[in-house]
Amino acid sequence: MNIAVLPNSPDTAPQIADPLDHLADKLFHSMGSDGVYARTALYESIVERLAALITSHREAGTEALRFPPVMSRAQLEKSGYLKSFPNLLGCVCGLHGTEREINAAVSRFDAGGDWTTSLSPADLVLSPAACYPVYPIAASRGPLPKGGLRFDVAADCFRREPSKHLDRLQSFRMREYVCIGTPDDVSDFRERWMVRAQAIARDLGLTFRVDYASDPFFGRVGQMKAVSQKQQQLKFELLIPLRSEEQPTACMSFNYHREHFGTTWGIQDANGEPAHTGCVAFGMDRLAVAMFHTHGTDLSAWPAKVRDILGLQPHVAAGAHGEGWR
Ligand SMILES: Nc1ncnc2c1ncn2[C@@H]1O[C@H](COP(=O)(O)OP(=O)(O)OP(=O)(O)O)[C@@H](O)[C@H]1O
Ligand SMILES: [Zn+2]
Repeated sequence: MNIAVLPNSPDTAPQIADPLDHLADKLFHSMGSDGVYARTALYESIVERLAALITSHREAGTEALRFPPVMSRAQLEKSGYLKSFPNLLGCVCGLHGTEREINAAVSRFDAGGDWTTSLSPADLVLSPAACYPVYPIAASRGPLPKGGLRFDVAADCFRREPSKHLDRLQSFRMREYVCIGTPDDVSDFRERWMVRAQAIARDLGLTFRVDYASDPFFGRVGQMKAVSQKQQQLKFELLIPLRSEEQPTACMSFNYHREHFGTTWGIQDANGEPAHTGCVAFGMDRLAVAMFHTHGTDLSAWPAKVRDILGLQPHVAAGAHGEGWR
């Protein structure tokens, strides 16, 4: 029988190490802020190989676009982001005053004061997800062709959710496949990707389950939105038990936005109806952390099948060629 030992005060409570902490030294360097890390060559090599693996599964007729880490504030506002996740948004701001005003702000800083009170918002936000900029681009092309459009997009994303956990970053990479078309185009797309993504996770030797989920909508109204999102099964996640079975980490998500972006941006499907959209999102940093958590930080000890799928050269035991190589 396990007996829970409850400490009398939080001061005497033993610090329980997070199960991912042991990876930190090998994968990241501190940059002075929780959830924002310099990445080691070892870590980055796996992010790159995972990206190549995802590319190798790209469906024919998919257009690739790569977005910068910032996007138009007006476009994100129009997308309804402030109604759902205002708490997570990072906005670019700058010293937009006259030379005199800017000098005054810098002098305040030099004197030990606060220069940031002179900041004002720019027309840019930090992209909170990779797919937002693709909908206005699709809209600018006029009515959709039969079968809809498919895109492969990626961006460095920002979400203001500082955490010491290595699987919850403020700055992280997101890769997405997006489908814009009729309701059938989008539901077929999502079903195909839910099957394909599980095959990828299996090939990578990851333990996972897929479950329906809800977004972390802000506030009390947000809780109602989350319930309805779950009921309508608009979001599924591929969950990997990195920290615990009970609180697994979402490493991919499969999202159906219904006609939200189609109506917002005036995108019409081939039948003249508001387009439906959906996306499959790969959390590249979470996937990489999951790989190291599962297989360890010595790539030469990773299972041969996993090394093969990722294009790591076969590991030959020392002696066979005079020395080991990889
Ligand atoms: N803070 C983060 N750090 C690292 N990766 C993230 C973070 N937030 C999201 N991701 C990755 O991006 C993918 C797509 O984002 P999505 O909006 O679906 O996540 P989410 O539902 O907000 O995740 P969570 O519920 O864990 O906050 C996620 O499945 C995850 O892999
Ligand atoms: Zn998306």
